[in-house]
Amino acid sequence: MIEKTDLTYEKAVLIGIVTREQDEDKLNEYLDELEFLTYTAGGEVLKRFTQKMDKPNPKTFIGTGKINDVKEFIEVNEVGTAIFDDELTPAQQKNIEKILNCKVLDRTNLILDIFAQRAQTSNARTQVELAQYQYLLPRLAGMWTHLERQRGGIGMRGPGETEIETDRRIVRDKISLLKKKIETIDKQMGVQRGNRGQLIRVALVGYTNVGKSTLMNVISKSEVFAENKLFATLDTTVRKVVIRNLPFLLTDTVGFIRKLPTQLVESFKSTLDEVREADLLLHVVDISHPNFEEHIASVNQTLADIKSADKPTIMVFNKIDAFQEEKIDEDDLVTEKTEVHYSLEDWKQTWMNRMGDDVLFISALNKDNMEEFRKKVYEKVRGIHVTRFPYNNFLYHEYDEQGEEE
Ligand SMILES: Nc1nc2c(ncn2[C@@H]2O[C@H](COP(=O)(O)OP(=O)(O)OP(=O)(O)O)[C@@H](O)[C@H]2O)c(=O)[nH]1
Ligand SMILES: [Mg+2]
Repeated sequence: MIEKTDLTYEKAVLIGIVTREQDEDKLNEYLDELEFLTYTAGGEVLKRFTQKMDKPNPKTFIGTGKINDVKEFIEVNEVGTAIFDDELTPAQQKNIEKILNCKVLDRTNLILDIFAQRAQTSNARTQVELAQYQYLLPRLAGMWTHLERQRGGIGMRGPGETEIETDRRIVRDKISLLKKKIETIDKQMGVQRGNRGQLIRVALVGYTNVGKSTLMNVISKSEVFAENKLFATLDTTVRKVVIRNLPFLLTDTVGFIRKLPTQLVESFKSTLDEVREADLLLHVVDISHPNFEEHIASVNQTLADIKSADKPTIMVFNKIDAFQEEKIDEDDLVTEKTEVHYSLEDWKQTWMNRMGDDVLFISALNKDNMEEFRKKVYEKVRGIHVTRFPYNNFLYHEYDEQGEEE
């Protein structure tokens, strides 16, 4: 069983390093995200430890002095989990565990754990399980002992104890079994997609927690699970949507994140196939998030990874209700105007302007600008539809302005 419900929050500390590529501000943003991930997984962050380093220590990731500080804090405060922002090598993980004498997780671990917690259907479960085993395989040697694993909690919702204490071969067998199972699922899903017939497919993509499911609910009047935690959606939901006389399929997908574990991208193939086979992408962005530009870049990277980067795309900037620029006092002559001071109007004049027509600013929550949204999506889908099916009579009877379906 890969799922477990936690009612109490587990105490955790976060650890990250400042390097040449990653200054202090960046690190703080990453740790904010890591804290959100921790919270989503059922943890509470008591403290963050950071250190400036040229490169990570190959044995303990951070320096020896620093790791002893962490150790002391952990002992005094009875912290059960230390979480690193970067992927640890199996050796580092083993060494650190020995020193800290607590659970040691990295970002990948945490994401896998959240996925395990949230996987609802047998399809999603199989995909997560495969990713977990793949992550586990090179790390088997340094694994927690049987007893420690039984303590459970974050990072432990993986394959059960029995497999851990046996050898790699069993894990390998398990991996090939799961791969076969997923192959079958992929085939089934492929057939299902094929059966959906001649409808244009539109997929909502974007960073996690940007409001994809909320938007899906608004457009399709369906009830898709949306909440303020990361990775609320793991399974793909497909709905038939009609705008005016035009029916099309709308897919809600799993959110992307910086450093999405490669194991997950691979094993979520059938979920991501929905994106791969889409005719149009609605790339949803949380414009109220200070890092939204970086989110866009990381989504684009994942799209490129699954060879979907050059699909027709509408950029949908969501949460305009929550957008708030930083103000510069009128008598402040020192502060220079930077991106954090851009108003929504300023932003619209930046690279967003150069994206031409395919940009929208909405609030899915308050249903602001939804008319414009429907109009643009309609035009775009219709454009694709007409070139794809020049002779078809698929278009629905057009309802009048007061019509229900409008
Ligand atoms: N202020 C504001 N909040 C929003 C808006 N749209 C969505 N939200 C909130 O953002 C949070 C995440 O929304 P979801 O719809 O679950 O986001 P998602 O992109 O589907 O997230 P994942 O499935 O986790 O990738 C929820 O708390 C929503 O209520 C918006 O327009 N404005
Ligand atoms: Mg969602």
